[in-house]
Amino acid sequence: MTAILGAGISGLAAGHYLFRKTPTLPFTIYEATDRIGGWIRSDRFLDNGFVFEAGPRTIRPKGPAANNTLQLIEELGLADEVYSISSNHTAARNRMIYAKGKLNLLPNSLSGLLKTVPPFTKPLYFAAFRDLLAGRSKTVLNDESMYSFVERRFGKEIADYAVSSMLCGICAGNAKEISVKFLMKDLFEREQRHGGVILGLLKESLQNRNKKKTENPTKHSAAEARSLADRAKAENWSIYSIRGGLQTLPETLANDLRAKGASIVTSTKFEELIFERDHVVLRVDGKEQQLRHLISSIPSYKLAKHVQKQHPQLASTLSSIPFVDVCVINLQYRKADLLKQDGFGFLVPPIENLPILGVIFDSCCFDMDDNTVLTVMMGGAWFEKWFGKNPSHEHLLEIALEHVKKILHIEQKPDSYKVNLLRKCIPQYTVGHQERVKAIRDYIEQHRLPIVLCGASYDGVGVNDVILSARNNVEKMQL
Ligand SMILES: Cc1cc2nc3c(=O)[nH]c(=O)nc-3n(C[C@H](O)[C@H](O)[C@H](O)COP(=O)(O)OP(=O)(O)OC[C@H]3O[C@@H](n4cnc5c(N)ncnc54)[C@H](O)[C@@H]3O)c2cc1C
Ligand SMILES: C=Cc1c2[nH]c(c1C)Cc1[nH]c(c(CCC(=O)O)c1C)Cc1[nH]c(c(C)c1CCC(=O)O)Cc1[nH]c(c(C)c1C=C)C2
Repeated sequence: MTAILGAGISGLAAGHYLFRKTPTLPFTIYEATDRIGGWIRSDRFLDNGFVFEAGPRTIRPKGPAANNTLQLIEELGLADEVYSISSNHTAARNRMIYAKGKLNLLPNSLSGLLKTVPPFTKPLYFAAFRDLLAGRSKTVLNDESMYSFVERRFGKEIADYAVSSMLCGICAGNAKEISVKFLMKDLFEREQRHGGVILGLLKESLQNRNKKKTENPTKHSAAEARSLADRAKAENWSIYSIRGGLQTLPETLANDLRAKGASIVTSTKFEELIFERDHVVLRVDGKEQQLRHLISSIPSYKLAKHVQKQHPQLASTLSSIPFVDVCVINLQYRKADLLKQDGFGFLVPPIENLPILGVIFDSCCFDMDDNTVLTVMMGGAWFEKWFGKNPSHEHLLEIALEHVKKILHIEQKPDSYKVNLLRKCIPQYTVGHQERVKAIRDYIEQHRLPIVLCGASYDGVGVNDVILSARNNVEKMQL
């Protein structure tokens, strides 16, 4: 018997890949709450033409992890439900940062890099020169913070405004703490190898040019596109979602697994996890289950509690991965076009010292009938600094509305809203994260524990990353 802990998207995806690997292997997914999907949660108000997303709302379609998700979507028969936004759509082109008292459009073309665009005080190509002149780092580094790397190579302005806000928009984290390997592993390794990022890029692109000459890439037009990933490429998607909200993905995955015979048990917290010589004992609802294999997709700090008694060293490394709280506030106004500027939304760099992380313009990205729908995100690495330990929903809403008024000049009260206080919702890949994850997996291997780990705590925080994490780790299992 096999069990999967957690019915978020990674636990469900693990079920999908487990079934594909061994269709006859019986397994059960145990979920602590009364719903499936984890942080993916869409509150649907379809009669009024809008959806409130409490967690993720869009998925990135580019890169190998993205192709894997598109393949999964296709396998589930959801291809026709995908709602894509192409790269020339305003929601893809217009990303802003709120700095120095106003909204600033970030450059979205090469020509934009040649001009001085506020809040920057020099054209962005200056940053490339800076990197070329900076030379090799004095010592060989194994890891450092995103902020320190970018400040060293490209200057303080890029670190403060571009990179620090981007990190807020991905993990609600502090660039001064997050590992450079989280988003810029390739750039960091290029610097270490070639003595500079741009120098490394130039050298490698010369090497690749010769390689590419001998390759004969197949180009697909929209009409002849084959897979969904091909279609995404041919139609130049920038981001996408699924009709009815992203929750359609875990719901369809769960229905598909049930139809294939898997059992998904909700509202069930397992009470104990005991590792024996060649199996694990899981105690659920007073009953003991002997498992040959266990897949954990639950957050690392939660798993830590269950292994603490038998494996305190493992528990300690698992619980050293920090998580932050994010408050997500959905706002709906029964009036279209309340926004003066179309776009994906804006981020607020931490240097501005404001209590909000950013605002997403949902109704610019997706059709929401005659509504303006916004999502304000607050907190993250600075949650306690701004809101203390236990802020009331009323207080959080008040702060969100105050900033919507100040920055977007929307004075009216929303017709509906939802305050979602998501505790410990995003892991922080702080400096040394890669080594911590390696230490966790090495411990499991050395002690021959029949447990496999996947999910947002380990191999990437985006939806694409956690689905691929599930696939890779299930495929490695010896069943
Ligand atoms: C506000 C926010 C915005 C985001 N935006 C984006 C975005 O735009 N694009 C993107 O790609 N990604 C985004 N993400 C990230 C994405 O949501 C996550 O990567 C993904 O949902 C994580 O899935 P998971 O299955 O690994 O974890 P989870 O969703 O945390 O699932 C784990 C499951 O395990 C259950 N569980 C916990 N403890 C136990 C237990 N003891 N026993 C049984 N079950 C248990 C939980 O209840 C949960 O259902 C966002 C995340 C947040 C929080
Ligand atoms: C302000 C908080 C957050 C916003 N989105 C997220 C948080 C925590 C979560 C999130 N957003 C993205 C990802 C990664 C997806 C992936 O790489 O697979 C996650 C986990 C995507 C994303 N959103 C923004 C950026 C720059 C990115 C990176 C990838 C991309 O370019 O698409 C921008 C952005 N996010 C938020 C806002 C307000 C915003 C504004 C422009 C909210």
